[in-house]
Formats: sequence, structure tokens, C-alpha cells
Amino acid sequence: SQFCEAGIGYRQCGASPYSSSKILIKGGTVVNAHHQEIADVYVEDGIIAAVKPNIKVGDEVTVLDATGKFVMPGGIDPHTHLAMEFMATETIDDFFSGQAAALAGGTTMHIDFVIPVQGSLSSGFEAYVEKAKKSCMDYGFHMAITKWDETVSREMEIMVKEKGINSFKFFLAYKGALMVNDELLLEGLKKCKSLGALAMVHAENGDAVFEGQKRMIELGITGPEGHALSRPPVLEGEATARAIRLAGFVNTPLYIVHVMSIDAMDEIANARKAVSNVGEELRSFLCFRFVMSPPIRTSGHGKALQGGLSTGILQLVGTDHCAFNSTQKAFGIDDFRKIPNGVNGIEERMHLVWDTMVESGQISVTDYVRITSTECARIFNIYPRKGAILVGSDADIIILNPNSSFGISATSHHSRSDTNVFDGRTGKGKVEVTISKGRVVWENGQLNVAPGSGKYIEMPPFGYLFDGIDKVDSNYLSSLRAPVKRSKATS
Ligand SMILES: NC(=O)NCCC(=O)O
Ligand SMILES: [Zn+2]
Ligand SMILES: [Zn+2]
Repeated sequence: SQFCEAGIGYRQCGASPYSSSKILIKGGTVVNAHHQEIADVYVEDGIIAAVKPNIKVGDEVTVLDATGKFVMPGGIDPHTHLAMEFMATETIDDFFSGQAAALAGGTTMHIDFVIPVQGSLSSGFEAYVEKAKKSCMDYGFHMAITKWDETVSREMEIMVKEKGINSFKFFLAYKGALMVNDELLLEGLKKCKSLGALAMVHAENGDAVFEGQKRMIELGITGPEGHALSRPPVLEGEATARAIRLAGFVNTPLYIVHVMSIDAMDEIANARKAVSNVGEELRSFLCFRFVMSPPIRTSGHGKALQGGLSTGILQLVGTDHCAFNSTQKAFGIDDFRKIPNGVNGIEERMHLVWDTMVESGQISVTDYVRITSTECARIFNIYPRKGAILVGSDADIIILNPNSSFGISATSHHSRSDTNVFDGRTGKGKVEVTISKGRVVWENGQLNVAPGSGKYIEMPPFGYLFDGIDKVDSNYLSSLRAPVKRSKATS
């Protein structure tokens, strides 16, 4: 591993040659979600101060030559689990190691999921504030809702109005742990709507998964293959359809996390014909060797999901980075139900999406920026502070060399895990430089990060997915109040 952390010794920020608060990135192709041009980018005090050709600067400015390379907004990973207590253990990457790995892979912000403590949102929030104190890059929080009562309802309001959270996740799976039923989901959807917060769902039918697991055990299938067999695509499709319909019934936007099957994507595509406010995240769709939920499907699903991403049925890619080491995975050696669910991805996402989608010609470079950064910033209402190379935006920037190549290995990655689901994968396009809030934190294969330098980014409610919701409501109410025309025969 190329970075070291406290106790092992890491290069302190402020050490030369990375100390300049003024940086000029010269001659690269600057890419935003809808535009690209050859230009220089000038950064001062953590903010992008100018984007135009031929910027002249003095000697005190660090100059990075980006000729022939792409200068793009740093990635924003909408879905991670750092230091999460889950399935009788805790994810191996904390807010320092996970974020350091992210920066080495060109991601400069992530949104993690606060898990309530015994249902208490405020206790959960405080616990995550503590965990995140060692952060070395910017981060935001979603929050899971795992039970329902007046206190939860009141605390959701506090989270949105005072704590900078604008999204809540409802798990329709993990029966007996995080799972919620339809009654709770409906209460949650209504509350989300009233607060302008985005409802997110983990869409698998948890009762049916439980039944599927029982079936596998009865058949004597206890190995990891039992995991996928116990939760087939139809259960993802069912829960996706149900969540979409219930969100439609309440008339509130919905974000479906980790879409893993054609069944789920078809439901989303159908919903798109009728409504336009279903946000989706496509988790890393490449190869998975370990257990996670929903599980890896046969290759046809992966190809179809790539197609969904390139045609706009799916909008963005998150990793669901939820890493465990091989000892933790071995908890389920005799029973697949005990294997902690989750895999890595926070460091690999930017490279894999580039190679799989751009290098293969499935999407453009501007699409790449939209899918890996801008759309996430827009959905979670922090655009254009994040997700753009514009004057006034945070200087979270990557320089990607399309002619260089990357290789993934568990021995050289920056996660603390001793395994990597993408081990051995190589491809074209390499993030050579990462700039986080105006500091060069990754260059020449070296990380330069310090715990405590990352900041919490508050995300305001009523993002763009809420546009038009009130008009739909008032039209619906007027239609109900309109006098009913009766024919002579029935009057
Ligand atoms: N996805 C997974 O396997 N683990 C993380 C928890 C979740 O997002 O469902
Ligand atoms: Zn999930
Ligand atoms: Zn997750």
C-alpha cells in the first residue's frame, strides 16, 4: 500500500511539493457534464478561480501540465459504508483508509449511510460524527430509517433542518435487522415528501429472501452459492416495482440504490414512461467474487445494466463500498447467511467506469463526468459547488490520462482489506493526479493525506427531483374536487 496512516506514518499535508494553495493546470481538456474545451484551470485557496485558455501566473504557483489529458471534476461516490457495524462485525475501511483509497482512485467526495443506534437517529448521527473525525476528504451523510414512531418522525425533521441530511434509506431486505415493512415505508415516504428529502430504497423482498435462504439450507446448500440462489432477480424486481408504486402513490421522488438485475431495471424503465423522478444508482457492474446484496447476477444482467446507463434509464454509478477482509468473510464458511454482505469499489470506480463505458465507446467523456460526479451533486443538491469545473466550485479535480493504464491488485490497493473483488483487472485510462479542495493529494502514485482535513458537506432539501411535485398534487386535488358529471341514466 502506498499511503500510511497515523501510527504507521503518512506524509503530512503542507510538506513540499504539495503545499502551494495556488495551482495552475495547463493545457488539458476540461470536461463538464455538458461541455468540454481545451483550457487552463487556476485554483486558489481551495476554489476554482479561473477556467480559460492561456492563464499566466507567477513563480509561487504550482503548475501541472495536463496536455493530452482530461481535467474533470473529482468523482462523487453516492453510496459507501465506512466503519459500519453490520452482520456481527464492522467494515474494514474507516473514514481515513476508505477516503485515502477513494482519493487514490480519483474520488473526492462520498456520501455514507448513518445507521441509527437502536432506532435513534440522533445517536446514530453523533456516532458517525465521531467516526468521521479522521476524514481526509469531503463527505456527506444519508441516513437509514429502521423503525417508526413519533420520535423518529421528529428526528427526521431535525436531521433535515439542522444536520444537513437530505436523504433517507429504507431497507426492504435484511429481515430481522434493518428491514422495514410497507406500513413503515409509507410513513417514511410521506415524511420524506414533507421535508423535501429523497427516499432511497434497498429493493429486495426481505420476507421472500428469508424464505429462499430457508429453502437453500433445507437443500443442504450452505456455501456462498446459496447467497445468490436464495435471492433471485425476481425478488429485486418485485421490491423495485413495489417501492416505485408506493412512491408514486405518495407522489414523492425515489432513488433506487444498487440496481443489479434486468428485472429491477425493467421496472425503472416502465416507471420512467410515466414519471420522471425516479433516481437510480447502478452499483459497480463488473465482476464480483464475494457476497453482497443484491447479489451478482449472470453476465447478461451486467451488460443490460451498462446499456441502461448509456441510454439514461440509469443515472449514476455508486460503489456500495462495504469492504471486509477474508477473515470476516470466513464467518460464513459453513453458512452463507453469516457472510458479511459487501465488497470494495471506492478506489476502483472511476477507472472501471472509464474503461468499461468510455474506452469501449458506450458513453462520451461528458457522460462520464455526469455519471461519476455531476448527477450525484445535482440529485443531492450540492451542485455546482461539487460536480463541476466552474469558477467558484470547490477545487476537487482529477487529471486522467487516457493513454495510460491501470491495474488492480489487493497488494497495491489502499483499502485495508486483504482482498479485492477486482483483483487482476487491468484497463485503459489512469487518474494521475487528484486535487482535493485545492491540494494535490495524489500524484506520481503517492498519497499525501492527513486525517482531520476532510469536511462535512451539508446537503439542503428540495433538490431538483422535487420540481413539479406540488403541481402534480394540486392537479390531483382539483380533479377530486371537480363536480362529478353524471349521465341521465345514473342520476
Ligand atoms: N450491499 C451490501 O451487500 N452491503 C451493504 C449494505 C447495503 O447497502 O445493503
Ligand atoms: Zn442496500
Ligand atoms: Zn449499501
